[in-house]
Amino acid sequence: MTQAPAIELKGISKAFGPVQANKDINVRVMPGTIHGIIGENGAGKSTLMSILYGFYKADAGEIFVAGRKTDIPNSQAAIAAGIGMVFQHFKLVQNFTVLENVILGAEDGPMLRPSLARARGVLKQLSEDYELSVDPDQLIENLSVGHQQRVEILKALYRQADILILDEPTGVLTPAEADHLFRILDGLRAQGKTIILITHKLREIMEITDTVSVMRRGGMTATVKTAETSPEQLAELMVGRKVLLQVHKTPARPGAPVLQIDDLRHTDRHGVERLRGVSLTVHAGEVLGIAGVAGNGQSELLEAIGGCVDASGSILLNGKALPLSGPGSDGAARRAAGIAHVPEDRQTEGLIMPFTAWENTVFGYHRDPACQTGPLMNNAAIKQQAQDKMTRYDVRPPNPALAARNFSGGNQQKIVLAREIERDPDVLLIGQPTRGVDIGAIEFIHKEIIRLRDAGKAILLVSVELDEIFALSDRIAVMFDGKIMGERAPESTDQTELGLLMAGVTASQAGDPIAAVDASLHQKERREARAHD
Ligand SMILES: Nc1ncnc2c1ncn2[C@@H]1O[C@H](COP(=O)(O)OP(=O)(O)OP(=O)(O)O)[C@@H](O)[C@H]1O
Repeated sequence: MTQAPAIELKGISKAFGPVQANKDINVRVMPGTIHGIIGENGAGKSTLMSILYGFYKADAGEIFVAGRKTDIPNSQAAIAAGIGMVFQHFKLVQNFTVLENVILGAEDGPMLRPSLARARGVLKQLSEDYELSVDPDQLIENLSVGHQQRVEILKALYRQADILILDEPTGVLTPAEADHLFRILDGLRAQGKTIILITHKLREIMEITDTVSVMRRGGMTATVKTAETSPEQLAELMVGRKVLLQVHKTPARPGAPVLQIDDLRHTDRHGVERLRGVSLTVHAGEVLGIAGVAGNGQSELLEAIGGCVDASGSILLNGKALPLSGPGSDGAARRAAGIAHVPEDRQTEGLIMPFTAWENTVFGYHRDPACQTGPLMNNAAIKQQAQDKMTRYDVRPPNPALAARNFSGGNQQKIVLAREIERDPDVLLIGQPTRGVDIGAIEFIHKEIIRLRDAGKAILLVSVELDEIFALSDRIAVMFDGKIMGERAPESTDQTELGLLMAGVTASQAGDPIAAVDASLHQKERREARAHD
């Protein structure tokens, strides 16, 4: 007898007002497999998974779990059906321990000692079975992002999930953490668990999945065996046209220095020195890429230049010193001076989520004469410009009246990019430009960045994606622990060398790279711990 699918969705449809987010979706996910789901931004992936997890009610369609028709009106019903979900934004209580988080909501009564002791045993077993080691007594707030994600997986397994849904799980991970996650997923598959993986990264699809389903504009366009497809074919199925997976650009023709930074320092509110004397220069007509593992001062570098935090040292823009604290040092002054900033976190820094898309397209620039008519804002003109920008950036749906929070993640990112790039700035600071963005949009965003470069602008790019750094940068600087570890030309370095620099290892230490990586990381952790004390 053939095995029943772990999950089968039949005819699932869901509309949000005029937006048909899911259209007659049919898909089967076989047990003991890793099933990838890919699709453009706004294609309907998160909506479909939210229906499966009981967050949304489908307008039509049926869900079968292990061959049995199952109603999933809420997440308790999903858990009871053996479905667990690991969200992009974790749902953990920061000042609770790992153990408390794992049993929270799953405990039979109050969190009493016997139930804690039993849970501790189960947790230990799960940790051993699946390479999911985390200290059960550690507070969540003290854990790295990768470890917090393991707690989310443990939570689902503790609730006896047989089917695990992961929504873009590697977006927030370092490459080493992502490798570890894949080993965990491999182990879960080997034990017969079923995994549904939503991702924009075709490399991950090719590496780990058995089957992949492609969504497009609310519909399911294809389900194929991973071994029988290629990244190019998947890209085409997803976007409906051929996509250039590589950036085509001519060599840069750098001009005069536009942004000159010397000995830039910044200490955060916990007393940790996040920038420890950064010096660099960006010329007109070039992209300087900053590579590094997240959390090594790259965000603070962009924030200090963009006027979001105070700093010391010096920043020259076209030869003129900018104030680094006090009057004239804020973001508005920097924008007026010609520095545009695409912050790393679109939801907290890039957009005001309850505001409409059109309001967000001028956010920060709303006092410009171009946005005013007499003493008032020229709303009609702003709305028209917003409509044009949304069409040009292919924001879906192209509706300027929709609140920012009602766009999918990738489309939110396009709204921020449209606002900043279209200002035609002298300097563009751009952090993680394609996080959560689909490959069609990545192609477009990369082209726009190169277009700005070729128009003579100075671009400072921060990305944790080494592929992106290599694709766009004319020079690459590597940051570790608040300092620039070195600078390389893309054609004379490789991922291995950059990886060592990203871990704080200099050429002179490279004889024993593993020992050197450990030494560097420990030094950094000790320094941060001292500052917190
Ligand atoms: N609560 C909501 N209200 C209104 N529209 C919504 C809501 N949630 C999603 N949508 C719309 O439904 C469509 C599908 O969104 P969904 O988040 O499922 O896409 P996605 O494939 O997960 O995209 P991404 O890759 O960008 O995360 C989008 O057009 C989105 O704007």
